[in-house]
Amino acid sequence: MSFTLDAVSQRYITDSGEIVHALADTSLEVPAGQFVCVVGPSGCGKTTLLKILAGFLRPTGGQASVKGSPITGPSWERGVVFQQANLYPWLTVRKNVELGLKFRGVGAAERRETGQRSLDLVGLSGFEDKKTYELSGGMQQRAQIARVLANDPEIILMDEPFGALDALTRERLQMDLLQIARERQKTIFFITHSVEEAVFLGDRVLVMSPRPGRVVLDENVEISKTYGRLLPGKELRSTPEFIDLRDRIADTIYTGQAPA
Ligand SMILES: Nc1ncnc2c1ncn2[C@@H]1O[C@H](COP(=O)(O)OP(=O)(O)OP(=O)(O)O)[C@@H](O)[C@H]1O
Repeated sequence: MSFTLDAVSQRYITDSGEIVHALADTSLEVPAGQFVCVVGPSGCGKTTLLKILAGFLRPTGGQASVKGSPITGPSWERGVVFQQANLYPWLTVRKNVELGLKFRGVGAAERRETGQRSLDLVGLSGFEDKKTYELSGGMQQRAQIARVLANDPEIILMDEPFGALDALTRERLQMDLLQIARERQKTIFFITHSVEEAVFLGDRVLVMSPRPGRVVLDENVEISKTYGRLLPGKELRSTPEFIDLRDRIADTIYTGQAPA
């Protein structure tokens, strides 16, 4: 499912009455099935953009649309994955994953089947009846992703989902997410502070300027096509194309301007 931003901007008014111009006029078209990564300095409006796409926040200017229809609020077709898993500790992993389906009135048998499919997909088979606090951080993130996938959203919005994980777990989850994105044809909007992660995962990488944020670099990642994205992470990361793009993006974040 495609989405567009048409001159979207955001100003906040703080409790002390100060106006914070978080997001400058931002226009963007993301076709269905694209994996878009967003990087930029802290406070440049990445989460603000995600909240607008999620329907948690109405932009103060412009319009965000999904498949041509304005976003007016949250919807099951747009799933959100946060940095912290936010699972309900009093429920089992399975119950957490089935919760959205329950809210939507899906019957028990179908809930069970759909929930199990999502758990299998993220590699949590065998952990269904555990309480969430019995899981490691990486497994909790997997459970959160399974919970979103169970709702079968067309668009998945992810806010630094692997930011709190150790390097090895992060790499494993990156590989799994790539596979899920490819198999399930999801449109993904993925915020990260890691330039490497953005280049590794994205079909496209957007770099935002410091506040008020706007997109200063919009790069298609061609490396995946050249190498088929099937190279193990380490090998792909050491190709000249990868290093070149990674450095261009890092420079853009540092200077706040696209390279000449
Ligand atoms: N509810 C709010 N009220 C006032 N200011 C806000 C509010 N939410 C965000 N801001 C400000 O808007 C700017 C953008 O915030 P946002 O969280 O979107 O940035 P970010 O790029 O996601 O940052 P980070 O990378 O640190 O998570 C920041 O300066 C932040 O302080």
